Amino acid sequence: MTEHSRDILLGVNIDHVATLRQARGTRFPDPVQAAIEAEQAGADGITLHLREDRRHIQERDVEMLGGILQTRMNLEMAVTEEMLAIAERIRPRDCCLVPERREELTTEGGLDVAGQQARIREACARLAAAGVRVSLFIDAEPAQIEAAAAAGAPCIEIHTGHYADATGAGQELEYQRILAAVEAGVQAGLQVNAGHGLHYHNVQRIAAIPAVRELNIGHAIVARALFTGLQEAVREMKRLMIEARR
Ligand SMILES: CC(=O)[C@@H](O)[C@H](O)COP(=O)(O)O
Ligand SMILES: NCC(=O)COP(=O)(O)O
Repeated sequence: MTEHSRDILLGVNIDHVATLRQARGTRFPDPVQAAIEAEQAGADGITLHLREDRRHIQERDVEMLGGILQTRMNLEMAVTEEMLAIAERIRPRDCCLVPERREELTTEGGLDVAGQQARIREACARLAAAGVRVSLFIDAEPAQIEAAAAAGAPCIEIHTGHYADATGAGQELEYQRILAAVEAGVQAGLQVNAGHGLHYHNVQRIAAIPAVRELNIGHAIVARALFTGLQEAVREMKRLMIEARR
């Protein structure tokens, strides 16, 4: 039976604070400051994606945040030797393994766990040995959920980008896929999180799914922060999520 919980956690992704900094090669705005403000406004964790091309988050950000976060760091990264070594050194609380393509504007799909089972299983084992909890960022597909459980990951994050991009009947179809995937994840004994492309107008349907434990949201919160300030943007997102759960 599906686990029901009234609690839903918000991981605030601060990548795009760093995107703005990198656009001008300045020292500001600092994602470290953003993380502190997000925590003060009620974020339950801080998510950051150290991309291989370093287009936004830098190693310096990961290192500094490792020493000062009051909540949890969820480090998103590709499954490469370089990234695994960084995670083993910094030891974030959580590590979310994601697919990466240099040419993409943002993450386009989930990790193909089923297609590279041995490699992912080995990465999960290495991170677990370093005391890091692993999450696999996957599409809402039964084969991927089964493969994630078989790889030894305690947690999955369902890619909500297709739901966020779709409209009308297409969005309903994506939503039904997510619902089925959440149920399958729980049946497989996994913690089920979700994220990507969620914003103030589409978050409540996903937040209302009782077994979803955490949502990771970045772009919409950072964009809203330009007009309301980051703390208000975080508070409003969390308010919507909690309201949807009632
Ligand atoms: C894995 C995922 O869904 C994203 O949060 C990822 O961090 C997106 O990358 P960008 O922040 O570079 O768009
Ligand atoms: N894993 C999803 C995430 O961290 C945030 O994605 P987005 O809200 O920036 O699309």
